[in-house]
Amino acid sequence: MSNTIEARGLTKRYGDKLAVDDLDFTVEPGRVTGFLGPNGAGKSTTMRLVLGLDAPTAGTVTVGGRRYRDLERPLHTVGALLDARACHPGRTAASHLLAIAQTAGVGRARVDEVLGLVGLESVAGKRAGTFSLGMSQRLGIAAALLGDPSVLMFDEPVNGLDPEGIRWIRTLMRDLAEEGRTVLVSSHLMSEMALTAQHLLVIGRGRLIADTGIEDFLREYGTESVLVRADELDRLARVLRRAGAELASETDALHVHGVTATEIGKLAAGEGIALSELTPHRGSLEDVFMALTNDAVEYGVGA
Ligand SMILES: Nc1ncnc2c1ncn2[C@@H]1O[C@H](COP(=O)(O)OP(=O)(O)OP(=O)(O)O)[C@@H](O)[C@H]1O
Repeated sequence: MSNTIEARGLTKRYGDKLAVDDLDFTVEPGRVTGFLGPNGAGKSTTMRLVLGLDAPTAGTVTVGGRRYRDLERPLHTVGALLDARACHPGRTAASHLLAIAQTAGVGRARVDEVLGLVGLESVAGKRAGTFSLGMSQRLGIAAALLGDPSVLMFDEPVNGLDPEGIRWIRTLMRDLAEEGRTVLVSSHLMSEMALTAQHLLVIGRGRLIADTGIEDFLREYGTESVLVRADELDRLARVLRRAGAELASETDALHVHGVTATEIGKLAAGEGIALSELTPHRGSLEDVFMALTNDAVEYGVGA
């Protein structure tokens, strides 16, 4: 595919620290791919390697089949938001974008266009140093979009944003993917990825843990429990234990693991026990992610 990101045996070592460990993945166009991992998992390093800002210790990563430094028109091929604050604070939003545009042969009209796309046209003449984090994120995204690239990467774009800003970024990512672009967005929050991404690359300690659709990910790793209420709770507990269930009791309910809601219903009916509630409960996305990356957490999620 012309606009995929492909990593093969991608490895980056800093001294004796293995930041990225033998990664193999392909990021496909037409969908938002979430790059998910706890802090320190190697997400930013991987993105820096894609952009040629750092050289791999081993392996390769290509965009559209080429290494970044071999791209003829890099800004037209891949756009990225890595660090929203990485712009000259004394420059206005427009002059910041114009400076980047000029290095890539992009005209002034496109600068105005991307300012409009990210909703910054009214502050185009304001200095970037006066911008809130949300405005800086928008400016960073405008810069990424300047060359109208078919591949986009965003490193933790919703960090520090208010709910309106978060919704805006989610919609933008989806729209960009629907236009057929390749969109890779990193996050340490599974719940955020569930709302934004259709596909997931999960990493922990530099290693790939999962490369899967969101739904498949949950099906494979999700834990299910069932909340059950009945008048004859003690008798029901004995029946369920005999059937191999694991139980956690509350005063008026049981949390059942190891048997499905359907099986519980049948067992209860067979014993003539009337149920007043039978609610399957899938572990939250964050629970699944935490369990999966547990031994891969370096600094602790959210640290
Ligand atoms: N320039 C560097 N020199 C030494 N170690 C580094 C360097 N850059 C990253 N690391 C280390 O590599 C590991 C991966 O860092 P990276 O920033 O890629 O993780 P991340 O998943 O993006 O996490 P975060 O969201 O916290 O940035 C960390 O242990 C980090 O300390």
